[in-house]
Amino acid sequence: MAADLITPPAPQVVALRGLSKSYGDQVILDAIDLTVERGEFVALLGPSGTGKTTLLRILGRLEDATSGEATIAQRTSVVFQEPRLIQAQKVWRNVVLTDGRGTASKARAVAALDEVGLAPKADAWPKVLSGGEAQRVGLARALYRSPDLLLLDEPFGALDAFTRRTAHDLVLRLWNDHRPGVLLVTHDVEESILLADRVLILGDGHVQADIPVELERPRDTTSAAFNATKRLVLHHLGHVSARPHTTSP
Ligand SMILES: Nc1ncnc2c1ncn2[C@@H]1O[C@H](COP(=O)(O)OP(=O)(O)OP(=O)(O)O)[C@@H](O)[C@H]1O
Repeated sequence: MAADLITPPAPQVVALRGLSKSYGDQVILDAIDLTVERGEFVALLGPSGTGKTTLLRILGRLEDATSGEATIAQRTSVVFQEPRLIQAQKVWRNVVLTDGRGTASKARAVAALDEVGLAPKADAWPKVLSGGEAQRVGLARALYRSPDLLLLDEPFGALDAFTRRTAHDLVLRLWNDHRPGVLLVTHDVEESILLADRVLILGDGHVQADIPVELERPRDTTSAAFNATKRLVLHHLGHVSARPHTTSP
């Protein structure tokens, strides 16, 4: 008789319980509970100033929470809106920069660049890269660390529409090949539904909605199901406020 096959639960790469963050008397994040599993792609939407980047910076260990519990995967990479390349270093050197282990390997850097189609630029200087290429170097730098958690802070925001579409395809392919947990901060509702398994809406210090996107990939932005999800997300977004609350009476 065949044994029962039990799929073990995917390990969590983010587990937040009651996580709060204040600046002075301004409460930005107010007792957030959130889990992200390895292999899960989560998008974070919300009005400007609701604390999306603050949350991402806490997950990237670039910022401390004020209170609460946070368990975060050790191997975490962040990609920012601007690739932040060091102009005085060749492209491959920029890829190894975030490796804290002091074991810079050009071969591994070139392999990461190859994954984003930029192996031929390994020995180039950053100034010769287009905006889209520079952003791809940022992705290669993130991949170099083999992250269990990939944090994307509006990485497509500065790209033109065509380059952005290509970058979406690239990120989906990399996610599919490596299966990290992903948290993507974006302002773009369509982008969030195109890419994510779940769309979180942040507002007033809380996760106001957690909307599953149950659409087959590749997703068709013109389909009725896509547009129904888009209406749902917009509906939730229309009900959140960016108003930070204060601890003073
Ligand atoms: N270092 C800081 N000191 C004081 N206040 C800060 C600091 N960093 C962020 N804030 C405040 O925290 C709030 C949330 O900022 P955050 O950048 O996280 O929002 P966001 O949702 O990412 O906004 P946007 O969509 O405009 O990028 C804002 O009111 C901001 O002014």
